[in-house]
Amino acid sequence: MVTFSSLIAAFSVFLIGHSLSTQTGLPLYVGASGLILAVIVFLAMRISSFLRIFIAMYGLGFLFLATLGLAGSVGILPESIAALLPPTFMASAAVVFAAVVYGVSFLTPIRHVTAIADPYFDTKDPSTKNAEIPFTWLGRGEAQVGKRLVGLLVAINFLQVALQVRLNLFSRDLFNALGDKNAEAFWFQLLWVFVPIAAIWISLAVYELFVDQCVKLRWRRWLTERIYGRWLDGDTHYRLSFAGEATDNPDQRIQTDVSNFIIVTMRLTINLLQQAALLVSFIVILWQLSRDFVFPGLGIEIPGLLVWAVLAYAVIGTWLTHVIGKPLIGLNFSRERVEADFRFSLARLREYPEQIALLKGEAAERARLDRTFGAIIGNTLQILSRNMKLTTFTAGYGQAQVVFPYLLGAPSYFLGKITLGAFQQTAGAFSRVADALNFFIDQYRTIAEYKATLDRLTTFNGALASVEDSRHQREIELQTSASGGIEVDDLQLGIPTGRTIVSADGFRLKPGEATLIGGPSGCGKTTLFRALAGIWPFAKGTIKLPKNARVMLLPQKPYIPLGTLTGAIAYPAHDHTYTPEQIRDVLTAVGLGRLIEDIERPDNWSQRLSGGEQQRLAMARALLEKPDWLLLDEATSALDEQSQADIYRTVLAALPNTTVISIGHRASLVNFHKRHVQMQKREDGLFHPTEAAGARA
Ligand SMILES: Nc1ncnc2c1ncn2[C@@H]1O[C@H](COP(=O)(O)OP(=O)(O)OP(=O)(O)O)[C@@H](O)[C@H]1O
Repeated sequence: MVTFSSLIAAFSVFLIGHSLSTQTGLPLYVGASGLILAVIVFLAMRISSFLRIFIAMYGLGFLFLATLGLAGSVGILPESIAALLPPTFMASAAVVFAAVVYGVSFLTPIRHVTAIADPYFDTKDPSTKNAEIPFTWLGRGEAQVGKRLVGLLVAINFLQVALQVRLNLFSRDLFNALGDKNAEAFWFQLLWVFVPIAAIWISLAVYELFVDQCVKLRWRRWLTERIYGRWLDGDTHYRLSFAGEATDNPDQRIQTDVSNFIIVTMRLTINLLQQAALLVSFIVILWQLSRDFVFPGLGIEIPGLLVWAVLAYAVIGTWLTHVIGKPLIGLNFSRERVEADFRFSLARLREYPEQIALLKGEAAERARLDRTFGAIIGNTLQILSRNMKLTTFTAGYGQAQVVFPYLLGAPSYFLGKITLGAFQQTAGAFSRVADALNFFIDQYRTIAEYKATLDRLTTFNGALASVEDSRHQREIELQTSASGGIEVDDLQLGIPTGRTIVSADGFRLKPGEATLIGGPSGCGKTTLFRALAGIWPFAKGTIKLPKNARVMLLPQKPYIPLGTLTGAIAYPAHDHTYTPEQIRDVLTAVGLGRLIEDIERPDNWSQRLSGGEQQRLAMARALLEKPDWLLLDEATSALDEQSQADIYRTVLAALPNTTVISIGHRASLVNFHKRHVQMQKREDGLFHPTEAAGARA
């Protein structure tokens, strides 16, 4: 593949070199650009697939232009076409663009962009996954469709540049016709040159919008699904919650940052591409027009005066913009954080209205909201002040740009060296070149915001990847036990800060032997349960579970999803996994019979049900699920003694094949367990599960 591409590259270099040297008579320039191109095209095969789309499109453009150039050089091309698309300009534009793209692909932020962008353009997924979004017919694979659509956008932009070049020639001819008072030529230019170009321009703009939106939608869907797929894979989302700042507000990253990333990546790359093409096209026009310009005041001729002037103007402008605008990058990063903090404070308020109302915590919450929102205001004011400084500079810079070419060109015009048409054309070309060079100045704010989005996605991606890696190098060995029970050996359990809190060696749980685990608060009972359920990442040692054992853990505060009661009871199984009769039976069994009427009513049940009712609902889940091992972590703590006894009796009777292991502080719980284990602190400062007296009657 690489060899074939290199052959094509070599062939196109030959054609371009030939066409350029015959047209420009500058063999050194042609040879050098040909050499650069050959190296670039060869190396381009190795860079990211997203950037390769742009290079490939330019390769095609090259071939097309080289063919035109060759045809032109042997005289078989009508002059009007050669004037419309001067191959020298386009070829130079392509070389500059490819060099820029290849050069910047080594910069760290660009590597971060391609690391997030590339997987979509490399995916093996079929395009039918996005069947409801237009353009599925473009290819079988989603990556193919994505690449072709981006390629199509590049081609449309390429055509728009060609049209702008043609409009510049039109402006020259129109003003010359005006200067010569040639009405016929004037009307011809207006009706037969401008009108068709305008019609093509409008159609292209509409089609570009359509293609652009479709590719963004396809890409966003793929990337969003992939990220939340990875986030939910196994217990990644749980482990990620220990990763600290790198993963704050994952909801915002998945919803807002992914979308912003795609929108701005497309806008910046396509825009940069178009500006690069415009830059080289109009620089050559400007050079030709100001070949013998006279320096104002001095009367000396400086070849290409306007090109040097515009380059110096833009370099100074870009540098000053960066100096003035640089703090915006940090300020935008902070903005994401303070906005997220404020949103989170509001979400907490929504989650705990009752607790806050009971504690009369409104004033404290208000103070917290004032503080977090105050940070937003402070940050926005800082951004505003910086933006005002930047705008003062860029607006002044833009205004100066309007008169600058007239100042420089006037002496040559008054000396009669250039026509009015050429003078006007020069001013147009100058402003196009300046606009292209002003890319960074114009986009500075967008780039500063984009950097914050990019950093948030990059850190999230990195955290996901490290959790995925660590899953393969767990320090805990989960094995199959031969005895049919749970066997724990050499187990050490820690907490995220690195402290070890529990040690268990030779700890056995036999099937059918209901066991109660007790111990002081904070000694690590819940942590031991998390390890037995296989989700606690800060663990070392061996845990053996019976083959295919189904372990269910009911925590003190159960999770109740939004939706119907039927869905909440069936969770995590599908809403309609169980029949209405089954749901009704278990609700009655756990003492929630009064809710039977409401089982299909969607509600925020976690706020409507009392703590005890929520614990009953979790028990109903266990009755339906019938696990082999049921770990109850203070799962009846919100119930009165009598209700707790009733529930235990119900569960033990309904699930004869389930082994119940409970954590609890109430002495009465001993009655429902055959064995009693106590977490005891030993000399090593760690809590060990230790046999205690106490058995079920
Ligand atoms: N995510 C975490 N980050 C930091 N520390 C944690 C985390 N989870 C638990 N711990 C700490 O680990 C210790 C053991 O917690 P665990 O919940 O296992 O105790 P417990 O014995 O179940 O307590 P209780 O009887 O009060 O429910 C506690 O000191 C707790 O603060």
